[in-house]
Parts: sequence; structure tokens; C-alpha cells
Amino acid sequence: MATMTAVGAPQPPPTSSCPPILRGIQAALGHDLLTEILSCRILLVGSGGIGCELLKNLALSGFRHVEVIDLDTIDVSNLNRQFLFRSQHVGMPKCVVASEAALKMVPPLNYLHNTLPQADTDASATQSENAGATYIPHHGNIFDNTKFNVPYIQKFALVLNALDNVAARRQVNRLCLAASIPLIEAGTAGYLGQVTVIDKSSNTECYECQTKPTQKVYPICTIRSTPSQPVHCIVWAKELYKLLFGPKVEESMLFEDEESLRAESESAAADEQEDGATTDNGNKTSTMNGEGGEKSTYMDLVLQVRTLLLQARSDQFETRLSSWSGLRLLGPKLLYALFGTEINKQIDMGRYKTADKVPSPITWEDMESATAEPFISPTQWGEYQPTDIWTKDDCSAEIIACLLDAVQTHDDPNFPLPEFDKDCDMAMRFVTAASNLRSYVFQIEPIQSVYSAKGIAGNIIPAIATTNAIVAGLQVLQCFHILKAQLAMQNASGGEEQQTRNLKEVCRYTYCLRDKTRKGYLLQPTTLPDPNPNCFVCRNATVSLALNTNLWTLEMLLSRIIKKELGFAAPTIMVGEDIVYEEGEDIDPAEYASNLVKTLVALPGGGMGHGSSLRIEDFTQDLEVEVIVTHKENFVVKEDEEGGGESKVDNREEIEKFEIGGKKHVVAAAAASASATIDDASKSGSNTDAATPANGTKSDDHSDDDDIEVIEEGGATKGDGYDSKEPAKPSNGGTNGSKSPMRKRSNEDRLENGVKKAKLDSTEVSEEVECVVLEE
Ligand SMILES: Nc1ncnc2c1ncn2[C@@H]1O[C@H](COP(=O)(O)OP(=O)(O)OP(=O)(O)O)[C@@H](O)[C@H]1O
Ligand SMILES: [Zn+2]
Repeated sequence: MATMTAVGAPQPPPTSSCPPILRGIQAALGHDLLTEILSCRILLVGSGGIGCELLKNLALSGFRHVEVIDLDTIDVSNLNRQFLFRSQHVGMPKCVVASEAALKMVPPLNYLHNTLPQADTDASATQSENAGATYIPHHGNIFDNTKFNVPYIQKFALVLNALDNVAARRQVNRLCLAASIPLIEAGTAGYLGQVTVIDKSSNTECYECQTKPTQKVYPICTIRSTPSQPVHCIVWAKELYKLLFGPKVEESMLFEDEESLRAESESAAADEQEDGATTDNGNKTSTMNGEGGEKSTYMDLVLQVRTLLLQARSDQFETRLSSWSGLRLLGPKLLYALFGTEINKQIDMGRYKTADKVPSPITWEDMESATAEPFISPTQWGEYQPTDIWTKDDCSAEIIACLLDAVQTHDDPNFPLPEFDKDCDMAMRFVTAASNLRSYVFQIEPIQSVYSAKGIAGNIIPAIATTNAIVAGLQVLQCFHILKAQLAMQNASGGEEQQTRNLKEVCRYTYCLRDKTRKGYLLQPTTLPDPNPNCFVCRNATVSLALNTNLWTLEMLLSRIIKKELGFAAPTIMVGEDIVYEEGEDIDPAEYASNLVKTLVALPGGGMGHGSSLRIEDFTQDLEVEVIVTHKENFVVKEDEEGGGESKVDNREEIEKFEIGGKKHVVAAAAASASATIDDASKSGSNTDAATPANGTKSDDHSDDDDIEVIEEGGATKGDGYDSKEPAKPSNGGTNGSKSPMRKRSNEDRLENGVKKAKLDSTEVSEEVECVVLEE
């Protein structure tokens, strides 16, 4: 509690009437603020890693009225760090268990008021003395506007976020702005973490004022044909999983049929004619494997595998057996087609003429020996460990074993299997084996273990309990600052300047760093930034949108841009005076069905053509935005953003290209669908967890669209467990647009410039944090 001095002037000395655990608070903050703590209402959204720490902190700090929203139930994988949960709680709602556990930690009130002489009361007394404390769990989704709306938020003195996805954070941001309630936002990613305060009245930046750091986008041709990193192979293997086992084969980027090949080769020919675009190695810019309209060698075999898997659903033992035997024969052929014939074909076509390394395809002899009887895959050996590194033969055998598993032993043998899930053992074994085999062929290192591949496949940054604890501690410090400011306002006897709180004076945006600053600090507090004037969420800025208005339908605009990119939850869309789309409890979805399939130019109200504008309103978020539409057909992308490759015409389908806020938007990836954030989004019942706001920066995540975007992490190499985290940028999803310079806030940036740049006007805070050690 040394940090209490950061809050204010000297306070009355601790009294013996105060429980020891609160004496520090009373000494540092004073009796008035302690009283405020005891009586105020706090909302916590999320009771996972950070949330558990926060609840414990709130309870032990004396907060007696806390409500907790969380939609999830406890998983066994949470137990190693979400310390309010025990194994008997697995399957129970997180918020219920966490609230109950935290309530037991709240210091009893009558003890505070000197009615109990001793510090230690027995457990039952603690319970009964706490009768007045209310820790109320809400097992639900923050998007449930019937419960969690602006009037609901207004009941609280402040809101604390302990979430793990952008969509939910944006929703809370918008609710708090609309309700004019301070929000303490936090996030962690491994050793990094951040805490900030968002407050409309104090004119701070909001959660959506800034863009996220750009995440890696992999061109499709890299994934399909020219991988150079393990992550490229893992993304490819996830697509292969989808192709073989997924609910919709055509959703895999590896899928080819006559129609898609014809369309692809026509478009490639048109592009070539138009601008003579060629790739670096002189090939056509076609991104398809099926070069020149020719199907890839594995495609027919894939369909045969799927037929056999379908057949395996039969109740008849004989049919299942025959499908098993069929797969046993077909499996090696499929692998040879994928990792042998197809690669040879590409080599013959000159695809790798100028490549650093020419791939070395597997041979049929390799395949035969790897999958010959007696057949045993690496995970069938008794001593298999998830950290094992498989040989090339092991990988072949494991893929066959997974195919057979899909018939034989998979828990839910009903083909097709669900979407790739990093926590599904068979899915992870398959992706590890297939990606490694591809890495062997393309001589990519390092070969991954199941454990490390899981980290990459799930875009997982290992959770570090210590970082969560530090961040939660910082959040509670911000709580004190806010309450103190609110108290000062209440106490002010009408003094003009006291009427508007200014949290900028007392709160800080604090970074948890991995490496010490030059002054030796691991925590770096900075002043709360001003809002971005181009933010459509907190500054009503207009949004500019460029796309092909002749091809985009309203439905595409709604799902890909209005919901996913701009984060609207229940939008009403108006063109001119006409409402062309509306959502809400009383709205019949059929009412606007005919508009949804129309192209933008054909919509009522004069259509959305070049230079037109539309209004989007969302009463659930109390938000309204004007979008200016530009019709655009030609988009340009860079072949390899990282390598600073040459620009070329974007030859993806027209309908997949758009720009928001004047910057090129690259549509996120289908293959990243198993990413952590998607997991989170699906948990939250939302598939719109993209961070991209109206400024055209890339979203942090993943659509059913084309290019591949993943959070690039080296995999889970350290930590106390896997955790699905989005990067810890509280200030993402911004709206600063091209006009406004994007501020970088990477850790490196901080280390380079942060100390200089940061206004260390909160010396008390920075002095006090220097003793914090992040690494054990
Ligand atoms: N839309 C939402 N509404 C309510 N709670 C949400 C929403 N989105 C996420 N959450 C909750 O936020 C919490 C975030 O916690 P944390 O980051 O530790 O993730 P986790 O889901 O507990 O970890 P893991 O992904 O490893 O299981 C989760 O408990 C999750 O259920
Ligand atoms: Zn903003």
C-alpha cells in the first residue's frame, strides 16, 4: 500500500478500529475515501485472469458493492492462474464462483466500526458480518442490451474492464461514454500490460481513438505456395484441416472446383492484360494453386476422403470398417499428392526458380515406408510428450492416424467435424503434423512440437499470472484516484471549477514493460491522452468508405464493415430519408430481407453511390455516425508488407476490397478463425471482434475473407499456461484516419522514446513503482 501516498495529502493515522487489512487504505486515503469505498457501486466486466485478481483486490480493499458480468464457465485450463476457482468449480459460471469467493474476503463491516475487538473473526462470523456486502454475478454477455444498457451502467461509480477481446471492450467503451461513467481499461499479453482510464467528462482518449499496431498479413500465395516461416505452414495446415474435416469444404482457401478455377484464371488473365502484373519470380499473379485453371492434384483425393468420412457415420459396423480401410489406403495417396506431386508440379512450373531454397517434395517411397504396417503414429507410443519434435515420417504417420481417428475414435464421430479448435487434441495433432511436413518440404525451421504449434495456431500469448496481478493492482489504484476525484466534486460547495471532474490530473495511463526503462522502472505511467479528433466514437467524426458500390450488397456492408469493422451491435442504416435496414427486438428480420441482397447503388433512398452518405445509428450504444461513400474499383496491395515488396493490383475478388478512412484495408483471414480472439468472439456470441475502426487500419482478426492475418507470436514458450489474449493495447480500434498520425505504443517504442516523451508529472507514482519486479 506504499502507493497510497500517490493519492493525496497526509491522512489521519490508522486507528485500531480499522481492520489491519484496511488500515493502510485509511491511512493513505483518509476516512472519507474509505467510506466512499465502502458504499460505492463498482461494475467489473470479465472475471477471468485479470478479473479474479481484481475481485480479490476490490474485496480486500473494502469495496462492498460490486457487480460482475462474465459469459463464460470455468474450464480446467483456467485453474492454474484464475485462483478464485478450484477443480470442483469446473463447468460453473466464472462470475458466480468468483463473486462468492471474493465476498468471503471482504473485511466485515462491524469490525470496521469498532464493534469487534479482534482482527481475527471466525469464518462464520465473516460471512454474517458481510451480510450487507453485495457481490452480484451476472452470467451473461455484455452485448445483452436488455440488461447491460446505458441506464444500467449509470448505476455505478465506475466500470472496470477485465476482458480479452476487442468487441466486448468496444461495447463497454461505448456504453461508458454514453453513460458518462469512467472506465478503467486493462489488458495483458505475456509480460506486457497496460492500464488506462477513459472518461468522457475528462476529455480523455477513448478505447477506439487509436489504432492497434498493424498485425501481420500474409498474402494468400505465401500460404498456398511459397511459405517461408512455420506460421505460414500452420495457417496452411489449418486450412487443410478445414478442407478435409470442416463443415463446409468450400470455405477452405485450399478448396478448388471448376467454377472457382475458371473465375480465377479469367481474373488473372484480365489483370495481366490490364497491367502486366507479375510476381517477383516472374509468374502470373495468380494466387490459386490450380494454376491456369488446372485443379490441384490433391483435390479429387480430398473429396474421396470426405466421402469415406461421411460413409463412416453409418450405424453399420461393416460400412464403418470399409470406410476405415478405404482411408487407410487413400491416406498415403493424399499425402503424396499434397507433399509430393503438387509440389513437383509447382517446381516444374517454375514457381521456385528464384526462390532461396527449392522445396524437396516427399517421394512415394518415403510415404510408403512411413505409413507401412505395422502402422504406429508418434502419439501412439507410450511416452509421447506434447513437446516432442516429430520426424518427417512421424508427421506422415500422425496425419494418417488423425484421418483414422476421425472415423474411429473421435469423441463425436459425426463427420463433418466442428471448426478447428486448438483445444481439440486430434485437430492439434493434425495441424502440427501437416504443418511440419510442409516445413520439411520447404526446409523451414524450426519444426514445431504440438505444444509450440498450439501457441501459433491459436495465436496464443502465454498468460503470466504475475502480469495480470500487477495490472489488476494498477486498476485498483486508478479506482482510488477516480473515487477521490468524485468525492472532491461532491464535497465542493458549488465552486465552478470543481463541477467537472478532470481525471487527467489524477489518473495515469500505465504500461507494464518487459524490460526496464533507462531509469530502471518496469512500470511506465504517462498522462492520459487527448481524444483523437477523428474518432467517430467519441468525437462524432465522419467515416469515409471506399468500395465497389456496384458489387457490394447491403448484407456484405452490414456484416463486414458496419458490424465487424465499426463495431455496431444493432444498427439502423439510413440512406437519405429512407431506413434501409434496422435491427432490434421489435423488428421483423424479413422486413429488410429484400434490401440486404441489393447492391449498394440499388438501395432505396437514391442508393449508396459515389459521393453519397449514409447514417448508422445504434441506440444500444447511443452512437450515430455518418459514412461518406466513394465508389472505387482499383485497389493496390503490397506483395509483402514486411519486406517492403512492390505494390501491385490487388487481384482478390472485387467484393473483398474496401478502404475505410482513406487507408487501404486488407480483409482479414479465414484461416485465423481459430485464433484466440475468435475464440473469444465466439464465446461472446459475436463474430465481430475486429479492431478496425473507421480509419482503415487492419483489424486484429479474422473474417471469412481472403488474406491471412494472424497475431504473430512465436508461440507459447514460457508461462504458466496458455491463455487466449488479445494484444494488450487498450488503445486499439481507433478512428484516427489518415489525417491523424498514428501513435505507436509498442513496448520498444516506449523504451526508445517513451521515457522522454512521457510526461512524468506523476512522480509519486513512478517513484513508487520502481521496486516492482515482473520476473521471478
Ligand atoms: N462479451 C463478453 N461479455 C462478458 N464477458 C466476456 C465477454 N467477452 C469476454 N468475456 C470474459 O472476459 C474474461 C476474460 O478473461 P481472460 O482474459 O482471463 O480469458 P479466459 O477466457 O478466462 O482465458 P482462456 O481463454 O485461457 O480460457 C473471460 O472470463 C470471458 O468470459
Ligand atoms: Zn475515441
